[in-house]
Amino acid sequence: GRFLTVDSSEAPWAGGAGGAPTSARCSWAPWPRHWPVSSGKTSFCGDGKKRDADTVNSKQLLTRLLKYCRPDTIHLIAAFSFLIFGVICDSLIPLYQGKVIDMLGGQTPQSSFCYSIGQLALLSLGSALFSGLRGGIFMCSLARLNKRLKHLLFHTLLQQDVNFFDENKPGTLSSRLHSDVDRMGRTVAMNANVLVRSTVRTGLMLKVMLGLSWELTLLTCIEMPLVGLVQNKYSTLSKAMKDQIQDCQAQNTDLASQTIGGIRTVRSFRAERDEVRRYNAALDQMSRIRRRSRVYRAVFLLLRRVVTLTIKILMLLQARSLISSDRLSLGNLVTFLLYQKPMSQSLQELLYCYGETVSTMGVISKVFSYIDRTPKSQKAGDLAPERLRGRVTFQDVTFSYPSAAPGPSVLKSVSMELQPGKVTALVGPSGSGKTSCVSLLKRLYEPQEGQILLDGEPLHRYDHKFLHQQVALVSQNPVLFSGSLRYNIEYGLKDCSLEKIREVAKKINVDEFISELKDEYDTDIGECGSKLSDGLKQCIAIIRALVRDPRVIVLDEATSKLDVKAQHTVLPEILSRGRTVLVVAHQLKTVEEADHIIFMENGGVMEQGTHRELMAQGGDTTG
Ligand SMILES: Nc1ncnc2c1ncn2[C@@H]1O[C@H](COP(=O)(O)OP(=O)(O)OP(=O)(O)O)[C@@H](O)[C@H]1O
Repeated sequence: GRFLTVDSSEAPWAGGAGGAPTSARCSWAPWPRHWPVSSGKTSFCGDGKKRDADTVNSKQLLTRLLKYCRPDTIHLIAAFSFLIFGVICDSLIPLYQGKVIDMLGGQTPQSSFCYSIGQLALLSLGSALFSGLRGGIFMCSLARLNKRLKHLLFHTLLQQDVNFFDENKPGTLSSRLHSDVDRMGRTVAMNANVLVRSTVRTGLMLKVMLGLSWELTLLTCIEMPLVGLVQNKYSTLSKAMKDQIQDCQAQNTDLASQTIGGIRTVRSFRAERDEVRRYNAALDQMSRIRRRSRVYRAVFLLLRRVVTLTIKILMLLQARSLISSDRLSLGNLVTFLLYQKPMSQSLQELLYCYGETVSTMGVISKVFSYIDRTPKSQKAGDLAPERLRGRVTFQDVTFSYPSAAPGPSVLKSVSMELQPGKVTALVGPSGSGKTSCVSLLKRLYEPQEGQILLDGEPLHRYDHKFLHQQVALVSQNPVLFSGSLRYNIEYGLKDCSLEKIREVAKKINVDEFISELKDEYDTDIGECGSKLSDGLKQCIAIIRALVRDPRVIVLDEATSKLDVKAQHTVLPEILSRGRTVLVVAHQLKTVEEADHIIFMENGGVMEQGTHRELMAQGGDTTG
C-alpha cells in the first residue's frame, strides 16, 4: 500500500533493519530550505551567491513542476486526506500494541482486554484501507502527470529546428523523454507524499515518545545529525556518479539503437564482432562507474551502521537504568521501541526525498530547458495564396550549418532561378552544396545571408503547412515509417481519399501492383519500409509527393532506383500541370533533357545554361 514507488534499490529504507537512505543527499534538516544543486555542479560548500541563485532556481523548477499537477487537484486532495488518516492510524498502532502488552500480565478484566484488541484491529484496518486508497489515487495522478509532461516535451521537440537534431542525438532525446520525465514525475509525487506523511507521522510519534521517555527520545534524535554529516559527503560523490551513469546510459542507448537500426550494413560488412566489442567497451565503462558508485555506497552504509549501532547500545544502557529505577515499564519500553523504527524511517524518508530531489534538479532543469526552447528559425507566416506559380529565386544565398565547426560557408552567394513548367537540374560533385540548397528550399535551415523567394515572397512568409504541401521533395532514399502503404502516402494529410491515392498510383503505373498485394493499400511495409524493394519505396515517395499536388517538386536522384520503363512513366506525371521541377544529379549526362542546368562546385554556382551550352564550355567535370 505504500505509494512511495521508488524501486527497492533506490529506496533503501524499505530494506528492513539494515535499510538506510543511501541516496539521501545531505544535512539533517527535516526539509530542504536550500537545494545545494540545480546545475549539478554546486555543493553545500559553494559560494553564497551561487547557492542563492541555485535555491531560487530549484524552487522555481519545483513550483513549475507542481503546476503541471493542477488538473489533478481534486484527486490529490483526496489522496492527501487519505494519507493523513492513514498516518494517524499508523502512529497510534504502537501505542495500542504497548497497552495490550501491558495487559498481558493477567490483572486486566477480559472485557477491557478485548476492547483494546478491537481498537487495535480497527486502527490496523483503517491504516491498511487509507494507505491503499492513497496509493491508488497517487499512482493514477502520477501516471497522468507523466503523460502530460511526455506529451508536452514530445510536442516541443517536434517544433524544433532541424539544427537542434544535428546537435542532439536521438538516443539522448529519447532518454530525456522517457526515463528523465518518469524520474521528474516520481520526484514531485514522492516529495509531496513523503513531506506530508513523514511530517505528520514524525510529529505524532515524537509527541508520544517524549511522553514515554525524553532521555530515550533525545538519543533517537541525536542519530540523525550524525548520519547527516556522513551523508553530506556521500551526497556530493553520489550526485557526480549519477550524472556520469546517466550520460553513459544515453550513449549506450544511442550505440545499441544505431547498430540495430543499421543491421543490414553491419551484416554486409561482417562487422558484428566489432560492434559487439564496441558495445562491450561501453558496458565496461558503465560497469566501472557503477562499481565506484557501489564502493562509495558500501563505505557510506558501513559508517552509517556504526553510528546507528552505537546509538542503540547507548539506548539499551539508558533503558536498563530507567526500568531499574521504575521510571519506565516494560510495556512502555516495547511501545517506545515500536515507535523508534518508524520514527527514524520517517526522518530517513525525508532525507532520502531531499537527496533524490536535489539529484533530480539537473534532470528537471534539462527537461524544462528543452520544453522552453524556442526554435531559432524564423516563425512561419500565414501566406497561403490560392494560386501559386512556383517561381523559385535564390538571391545571394550564403549558408553554413549551425552545428558545423567554424570554417568556409557551405553555400557562397548562390543565386539561381527555377522557372514554372521547366525542369532545372542542379549538378555538381559530392559536397558541392546541392542538398544544402534543397534543405534551404524546404526551410529545414535558414540562410545566414541572402534570401529564397517563392513567387517573389520570402519563404518564411508562407504558412508552414502550405509551403511544405507546395514544395515537395522526393529523395534517393526516402524515409518511410512503420505502418501501411496508405499511412505512408497520406502522411501528414488529413483529407486524402483512397480514390485520390489510387488515381496517382495508376498514373505512375503501380496501382495494379499494389492491388495484387494481400491487403492492397493497407499492406504493412515493415519497419522503415523494410518489406519493400528500393524501387517501390521510391514509387511510394513519389505518390506521397504527388497526392499533395505541389507546384514545386524536387527530385534528389529520386528515380535512380526505378527501371527505365518506370522512369518513363513517372517523369511525365511529375512534369505535368506546369510544375517547377528541380532535379539534383551528380553528372551532366543524366540530365540531358533538363531545360536549364546549374553547375555547382565548392558551394558556388560555376556555370549555367542548357546541356548543349555547358558541354560546349567544357563538359562535365565530374566525368
Ligand atoms: N547536417 C550537416 N551538418 C554539417 N555539415 C553538413 C551537413 N550536411 C552537409 N554538410 C556539409 O555541407 C557540405 C555540402 O554538403 P551537401 O550535402 O549539400 O553536398 P551535395 O552536393 O548534396 O553532396 P552529395 O551529392 O554527396 O549529396 C559538405 O561539406 C557537407 O559535409
